[in-house]
Amino acid sequence: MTAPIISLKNIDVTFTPKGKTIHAVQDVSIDVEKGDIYGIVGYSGAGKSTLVRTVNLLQEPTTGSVTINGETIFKKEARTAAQKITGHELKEKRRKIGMIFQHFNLLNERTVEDNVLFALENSKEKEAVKKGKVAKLLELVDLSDRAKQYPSQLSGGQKQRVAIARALANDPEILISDEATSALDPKTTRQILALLKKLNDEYNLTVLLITHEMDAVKEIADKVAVMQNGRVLEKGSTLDIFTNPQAELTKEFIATATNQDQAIATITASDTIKNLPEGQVFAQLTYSGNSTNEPLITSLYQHFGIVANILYGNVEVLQGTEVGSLLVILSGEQDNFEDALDFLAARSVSVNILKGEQA
Ligand SMILES: Nc1ncnc2c1ncn2[C@@H]1O[C@H](COP(=O)(O)OP(=O)(O)OP(=O)(O)O)[C@@H](O)[C@H]1O
Repeated sequence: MTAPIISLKNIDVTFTPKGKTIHAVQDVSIDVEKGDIYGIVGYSGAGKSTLVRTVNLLQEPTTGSVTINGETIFKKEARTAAQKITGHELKEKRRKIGMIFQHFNLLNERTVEDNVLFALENSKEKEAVKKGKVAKLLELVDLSDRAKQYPSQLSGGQKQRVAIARALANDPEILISDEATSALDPKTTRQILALLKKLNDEYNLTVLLITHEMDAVKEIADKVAVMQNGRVLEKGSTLDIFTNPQAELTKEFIATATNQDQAIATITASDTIKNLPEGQVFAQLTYSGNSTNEPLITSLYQHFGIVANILYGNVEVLQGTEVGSLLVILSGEQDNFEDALDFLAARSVSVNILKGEQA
C-alpha cells in the first residue's frame, strides 16, 4: 500500500495567550489517502483550522508528527527538540498544497487574471507560459469572460472560483478548503462543492474539506472526522458515519444535514407522539445499502407481529449508496420487541428509540 498523502500523528497544539492555556488540538491522528475528499467537521472553536494549518506547518504542532507523501516534515515529542525540514524545502512543499478560505482572500486592486498570476510569482516560466496557464485555469473554473474584471465586480461564488484557480496555479496535490462555502448561499455552495468534486475526479486532487456543515460533507466527502474541543470524536467513511454515528454531536450534525431534526421536532410535538399509548415505541430507523432491498417493515410484522406505522421517510444517496431514515411508531407484543430489535441490528439497521418503553 502506498503511504497516505497526509499523515498527522498525535497532534497537539497548545496556545498560551497571556499565560492562559488553550488546548486547541489534542492528540489528533488522521490519515488522508491520495484522492480522498476528507471532511473535517465541527462547530466554531473545535480546532479544525488549527489542525489543518499543521498540514503545511502554517501552525507548528506543540507535539506530534506531520508526514506528507511519506516524508516527515515535522516531528516533535514531549521534551525533545522539534525535527523539521528546511525553510526552502517547506516553501516547496507549501506550493503543492493549495488553500481556499471563507473570505476568498483576493487582492482587490488586481484583476481576476492578475490574482491568479500572482500565485505564479516565483515560477521561473516565461510570462507567456504563465499567462497561458492562467487562461486555462480560468477556463477550468468557468470564468474566462471575467479575466479583466476586479473582485468587487464578482459574486461570492465567482470570487471563490477565482480563489480556487489561484490555489491550483502551482499544480497542488492537496487542496485545503477552510470553510470555503460558509459565506455562500446554498445554491452557490453546491456549485463550489461540485467544482471541488470535479477537480477531485478529473485530477485526483486530494481535498481536505473543513466545514461546520455536515451537508457539505454529505455532498462530496468520502471520509469524515468529527471534531469537538480539539479532539476527533469519531472518523470513518462518510457512509459508515452517516449510517452508524456514535457520538451525540455526530448524530446532531447528521440530523441537521438530512433535515431530520426538523422532522423529529415536529413529529415529537404532535399529539400522536405526546399521547403515545403505553407499549408503543417512537423510533428512528436508519439503514443503508443492502438492507434497503429487504422488505423490513413487512418482515417485522411477519416474524414478530410488530406493526410499524411510518410517520416520515427520507433517503439520501451517499457515495452511490442509499441511506434511508424512517420515523416510525412500533406496536406489538412486548415480548417480541427485543427479538425484532436484534433482527434489525443483524441487518445493520440502527434503531434510535426516541420515545416509549425502552427510551
Ligand atoms: N493563534 C492563536 N492564539 C490563541 N488561541 C488560538 C489561536 N488560534 C486558535 N486559537 C484558539 O484555539 C481554539 C480552536 O480554534 P480554531 O480556529 O482552530 O477552531 P475552528 O474549529 O477552526 O473554528 P472556526 O471555524 O471558528 O475558526 C479556539 O479556542 C481558538 O480561540
